[in-house]
Amino acid sequence: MTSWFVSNVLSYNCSDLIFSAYGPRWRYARKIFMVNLLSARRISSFQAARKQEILTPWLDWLDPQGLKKKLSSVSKKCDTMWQGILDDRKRKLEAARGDQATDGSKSEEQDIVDALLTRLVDEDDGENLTEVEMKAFIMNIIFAGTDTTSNALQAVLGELLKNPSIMEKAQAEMDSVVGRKRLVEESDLPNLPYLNAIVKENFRLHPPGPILIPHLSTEDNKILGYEIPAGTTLFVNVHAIHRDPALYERPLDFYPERFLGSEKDVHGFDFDLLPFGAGPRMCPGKGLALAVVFYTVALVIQTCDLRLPENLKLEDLTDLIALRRNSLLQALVNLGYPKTS
Ligand code: HEM
Repeated sequence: MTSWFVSNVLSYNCSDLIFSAYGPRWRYARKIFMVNLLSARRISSFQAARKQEILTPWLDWLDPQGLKKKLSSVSKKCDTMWQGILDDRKRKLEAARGDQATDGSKSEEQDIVDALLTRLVDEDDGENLTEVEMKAFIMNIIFAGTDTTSNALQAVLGELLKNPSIMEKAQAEMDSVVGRKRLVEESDLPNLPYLNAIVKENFRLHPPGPILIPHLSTEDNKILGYEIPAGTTLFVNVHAIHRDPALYERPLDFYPERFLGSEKDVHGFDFDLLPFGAGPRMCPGKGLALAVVFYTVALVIQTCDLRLPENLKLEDLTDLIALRRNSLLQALVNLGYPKTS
C-alpha cells in the first residue's frame, strides 16, 4: 500500500498490515491476522460477546491547517491507550498462567489481544512479533474495523426506515423461520435468504470502503489500453462499479430481491460486488464484519419496529454514508417485538 505522512503516523511507520508494502513482512502479518486473530474458529468464539453487546509528496512539509500536528498528538494519545491495553492483558495472561500451573484450571476463551500476546509468547516459528507491531495491529483492527462496520449498519438501518415494505417482508421471514418465542441466533442466518439479500444489497449500494484502500502497482501493466507503470498509486472505484447500470438494473434503488436466488456474493470472486476488495489484500476482517452486520440486522428486524421521528422526512435520509457529526441517523424504535408469550 502507499506510504504517506498520515499512513506513517497511523501505522507506526508501516509496521502494520494495511500500510505495509507487499513482501515477506506483509505476508507474515497477513498470516497472523488470518490464522491467529480472525480465523473462523476465533470469530465464532466471539459469538457470546456479540450477543451480549449488541496528500502531493513535494508539498509534504506544508501543514497550513495544523493537521499533521494534531495527528501526531492524537497518535501519541492512541499509543498510550494501546500500550495500556497490552500491559493490562500481559498482566492478566501471566496471572492466568500462574493459576493454571498451580490448580490446573483452563484459561477462558481468548480475545484478539490475548491471541496476539499468546502468539508472541507461545509460538516459535522462527519469526516474532515486536510490541510496536502488536500496537500497529490493534490500531488496524480498531480503525479498519469500527467505522466500516458502523457505516454499514447505519446505512442498512436507514434503508429499512426508508423502505417499510422491505422491513415488513424481512419480519415476515423472521416470523416464519425463527418465530416469536426465542431470539434469533447466528446459526439461523443461513436460513434467512431475504435478510442475506438485504445485507448484500446494502454492501452493493453503500460500500463502506467506496474506493477500497489505495494500492501500489508492483510491475508495469497495461489495462484496457492504459499503460500503468510500476509504482503507480491505484484506486478501485467500487462505488461506481456497484452503481453501473450495465451491471445492475435500477442501480440506485435499494432492491434486495435482485440477490434472491443469485449465487453472487461479497467474497471477492464476483468482480461486480467488491465491498471487501479481492485478491491477496482483501479485507482479513470480512468474516468478523459479516457476523456482526448480519447478526445486528437480524436482531433489529426481529425485535424492533422502526419509524422516523416527526422532524425528519424520508428525503433527509439520502446521505447515509458520510460520517458527519450533525447527521446522525435518528429513528424511533418500538421494542417489544418479538412477543415472547
Ligand atoms: C463492514 C465492515 C468492513 C468493510 C466493508 C471492510 C472493507 C475493507 C476493504 C475494502 C479493504 C481494502 C481491500 C482492498 O483494497 O483490496 C479492507 C482492508 C482491511 N480490513 Fe476491512 N472492512 C471491514 C471490517 C474490517 C474488520 C472488522 C477488520 C478487523 C477486525 C478489518 C481489517 C482490515 C485490514 C487489517 C485491512 C488491510 C489488509 C491488507 O492490507 O492486507 N476490516 N477492508
